[in-house]
Amino acid sequence: MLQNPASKYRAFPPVRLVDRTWPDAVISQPPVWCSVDLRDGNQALIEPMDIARKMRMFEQLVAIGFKEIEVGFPSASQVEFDFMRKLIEENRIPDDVTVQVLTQAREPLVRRTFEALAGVPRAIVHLYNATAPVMRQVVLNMSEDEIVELACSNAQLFKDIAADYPETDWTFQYSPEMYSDTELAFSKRVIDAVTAVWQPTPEKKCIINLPTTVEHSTPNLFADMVEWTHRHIERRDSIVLSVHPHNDRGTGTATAELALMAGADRLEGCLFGNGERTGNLDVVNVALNMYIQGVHPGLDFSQIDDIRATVEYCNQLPVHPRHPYVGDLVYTSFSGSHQDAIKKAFSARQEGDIWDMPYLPIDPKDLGRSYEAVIRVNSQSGKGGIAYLLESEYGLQLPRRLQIEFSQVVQREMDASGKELTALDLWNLFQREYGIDSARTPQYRLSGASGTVAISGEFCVDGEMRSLSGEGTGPIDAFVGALAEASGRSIRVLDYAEHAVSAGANAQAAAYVELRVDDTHVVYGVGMDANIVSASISAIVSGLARAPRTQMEAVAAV
Ligand SMILES: CC(=O)SCCNC(=O)CCNC(=O)[C@H](O)C(C)(C)COP(=O)(O)OP(=O)(O)OC[C@H]1O[C@@H](n2cnc3c(N)ncnc32)[C@H](O)[C@@H]1OP(=O)(O)O
Ligand SMILES: CC(C)C(=O)C(=O)O
Repeated sequence: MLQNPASKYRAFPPVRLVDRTWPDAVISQPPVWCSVDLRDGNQALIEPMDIARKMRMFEQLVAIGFKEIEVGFPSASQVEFDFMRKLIEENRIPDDVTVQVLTQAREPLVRRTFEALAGVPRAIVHLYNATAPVMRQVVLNMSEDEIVELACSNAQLFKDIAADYPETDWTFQYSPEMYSDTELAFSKRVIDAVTAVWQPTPEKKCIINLPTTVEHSTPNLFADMVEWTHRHIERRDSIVLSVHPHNDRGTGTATAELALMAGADRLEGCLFGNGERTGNLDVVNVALNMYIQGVHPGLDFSQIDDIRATVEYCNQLPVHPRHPYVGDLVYTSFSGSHQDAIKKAFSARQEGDIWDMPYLPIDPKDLGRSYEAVIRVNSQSGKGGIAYLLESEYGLQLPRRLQIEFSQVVQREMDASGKELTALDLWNLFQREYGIDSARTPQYRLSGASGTVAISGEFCVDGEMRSLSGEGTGPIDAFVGALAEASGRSIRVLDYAEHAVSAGANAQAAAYVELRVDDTHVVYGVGMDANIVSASISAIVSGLARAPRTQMEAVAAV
């Protein structure tokens, strides 16, 4: 890289629009959406779509709800031409959808384009020519006057050819290609000249489309350009003002949103931002940004993963796991503090509440995604995430101090393996750690009267089944007394919790006891059983088994 990039790159000149209004505008309604997946997206593919893939994409776009779809560049190739013919001849265009096609401002290409459209009920025919200085001087070698003449003569050709097909409802669209790099006054001159030819009316508008063919400036400067154009072009009430952002600086979405605030009525872009170089505007991104502000975009992404699968198939390109709204990982938190906040917010949330979820801007369920992947556990995770997974997948509501204790067990496991742990891995680790997988169902009898309970039966002590009996104020108290005597250890119950198990764990009750053993160890034990007293007894056995004996205690016990 250069020490002084200014020796090679120039700063984008600001627009002196001192009375700009767009910064205070609020997006409160969706724009007219136009998908260009089948044209700008398609022309950027390693292998452009064949007719079958184009048809699949077209049907997907219709299903999403696009009413304007640029289906191709019919003069570019036989596939493009034939696809247009197939749509028309097989009557594949729904009554509420208008197809759009693009052509360069070159007579043979314009004629071939109209030929492809013969018999279409309605269509947008899209004309473009480059207007930026570098294109005028280096590529086309034309003066400003010649560029205006090129645009106008082809605009006139549109009118003339369209007159030969009176049965079609035509809409004309013009793009000054590289508008974002063109002097504003010159763009206005070309646009006004083209609309002077077309003579649109408020009842029969034309579309003027402003592309950031290559994105060079910050989105606020583009917004200034759009607002300037919006306020200065002639026949504005007879024009649908459209923008066509690309994403070279990674700010295509912001460019589109600020352009809408600056006066644009219509957006062109592709699903998940496919398109030339870094892509076209990601229309899904903009639409769902509206949705999470409470504005329905008029497009349906309620099965976003199915849409992604179609797009990946048609484009033969993967969608990145971190792509906004759709990537595999975008609803997943690995880090402890995020997981803790999400778990608490899910618990606090009531049906019908406004969505106010830390770290989740949208409810994944609205897009057909589940909560399953919201929390995943790796070495960056904490107790909140672990507890969330055990609760959501296995119905366990671990008391807070047990969460802390078990998270240290998980952390040790994670440090050893360095791998992510799934909910099933956590459940297996939990069962192993608390002896749930190896617990034997206690066999016992309870009896008693006037505040005293007696228990007797076969219980597991230090891995062996032994006959125990004892008395206490309740079954737990009675069992703790019997167990303390049999094991020779002092046992005090510090905390006790139980609940019915709602999901997954294959037992109806879970009991958690926090024990102080030998006045030296504080440990949790967990028991699960169909019967709550049995679950509690198993929890005490589990806790005692987890409290290590010191060497002195072990010798004394022998
Ligand atoms: C920003 C955008 O995405 S615009 C859309 C771009 N999309 C595409 O290009 C995909 C489809 N394109 C194609 O299939 C082909 O490029 C075609 C059929 C349009 C044209 O093909 P070709 O005639 O072989 O020309 P080529 O692709 O090399 O285009 C460059 C030529 O077009 C000329 N050109 C570009 N625009 C115009 C215009 N409006 N009028 C006259 N000539 C033009 C260039 O000056 C250059 O001419 P040169 O070869 O004499 O120097
Ligand atoms: C033809 C125009 C709209 C285009 O695709 C671009 O400039 O990116």
